[in-house]
Amino acid sequence: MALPPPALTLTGLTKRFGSKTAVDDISLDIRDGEFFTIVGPSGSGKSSLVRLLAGLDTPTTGRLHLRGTDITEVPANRRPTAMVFQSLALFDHRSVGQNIEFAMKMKGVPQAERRARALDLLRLVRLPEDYYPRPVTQCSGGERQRVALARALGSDPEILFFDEPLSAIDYRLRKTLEVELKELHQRTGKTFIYITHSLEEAMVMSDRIAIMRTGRFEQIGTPDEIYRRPNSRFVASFMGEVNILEISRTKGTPHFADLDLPAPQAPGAFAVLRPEALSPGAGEGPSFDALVTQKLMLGSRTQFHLRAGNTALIAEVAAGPRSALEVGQTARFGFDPADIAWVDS
Ligand SMILES: Nc1ncnc2c1ncn2[C@@H]1O[C@H](COP(=O)(O)OP(=O)(O)OP(=O)(O)O)[C@@H](O)[C@H]1O
Repeated sequence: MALPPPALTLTGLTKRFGSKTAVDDISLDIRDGEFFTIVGPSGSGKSSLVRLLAGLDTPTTGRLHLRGTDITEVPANRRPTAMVFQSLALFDHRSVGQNIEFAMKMKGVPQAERRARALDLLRLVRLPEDYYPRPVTQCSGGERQRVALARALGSDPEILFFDEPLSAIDYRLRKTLEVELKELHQRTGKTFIYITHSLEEAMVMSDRIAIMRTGRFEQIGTPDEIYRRPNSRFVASFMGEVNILEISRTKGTPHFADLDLPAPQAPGAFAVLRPEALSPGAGEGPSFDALVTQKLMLGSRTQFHLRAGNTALIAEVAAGPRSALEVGQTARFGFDPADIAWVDS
């Protein structure tokens, strides 16, 4: 079966500001209908890249194709795309309806049709119809975010770009909106390209994630691939608290740092082990004695900070009998070597 053409094809896309290379020779296909998220630290080039994709800026070199058509030089307002920013950029002196209808009005869509579509969009973003005449100043943060989404969808774009739209929103509302965005993506079938600092946020929503570092993609994969098989310590460091152990090859046998354990055949020099892969009790795999130095309740899970020799480790266990250990106790901990991701750098 022939694959549908990619929504976007990036070929050697590069953006320089003087001697600074913000986007460094990126080539990639983004599939039609994909939720593609770019994660990276501040200054890694995420915004610069999305500005090129959205047509707000032109690349220094490289080309950009939309469904096979070269759009490198096409300005944003002539592309079938829309953008949702962190600063929502709503028109505060206008109503919810006027905000949503903005792009339609610019295109000359007749008033009755605009209104009907705006009401459809309100339903799509789960706002009641009677919000239509309400001034946006009377909307809460979460409602404003939904209005901004409806407004972006108002131009019926093929691709929606999101530049950290949830970063200024408090934790609980952000969690709700993440799920709503994922559902909105599923309902609309449109291509979503999303940038964020947070791998956690990316994991909830994305089909694929690209981890960006100094203008390049360090790793591209499904959330599961990124989480289970990070290809560097840099990628692993986005996973929050994670055990990264240096392998010493003294005495001819690889050891986990100070833990005198036989390591499996290690192509890399560092072993990445997620906290939930380390659990109390000795199974088939390697195990060792560790002192519990800290116990933190995280709700459904309990986190143990451990010390084994000179090595500090973190384990996370589902709340229950296995989390009965207390600070000051020494217990055996084990893991399955298949849960280790080996990285070189
Ligand atoms: N207009 C510009 N002129 C000069 N340098 C720029 C310009 N825009 C971006 N840069 C530089 O390019 C690099 C990438 O910046 P960019 O804003 O794309 O990163 P980012 O990953 O989006 O960061 P943040 O998460 O903080 O928004 C940075 O070193 C930045 O200083």
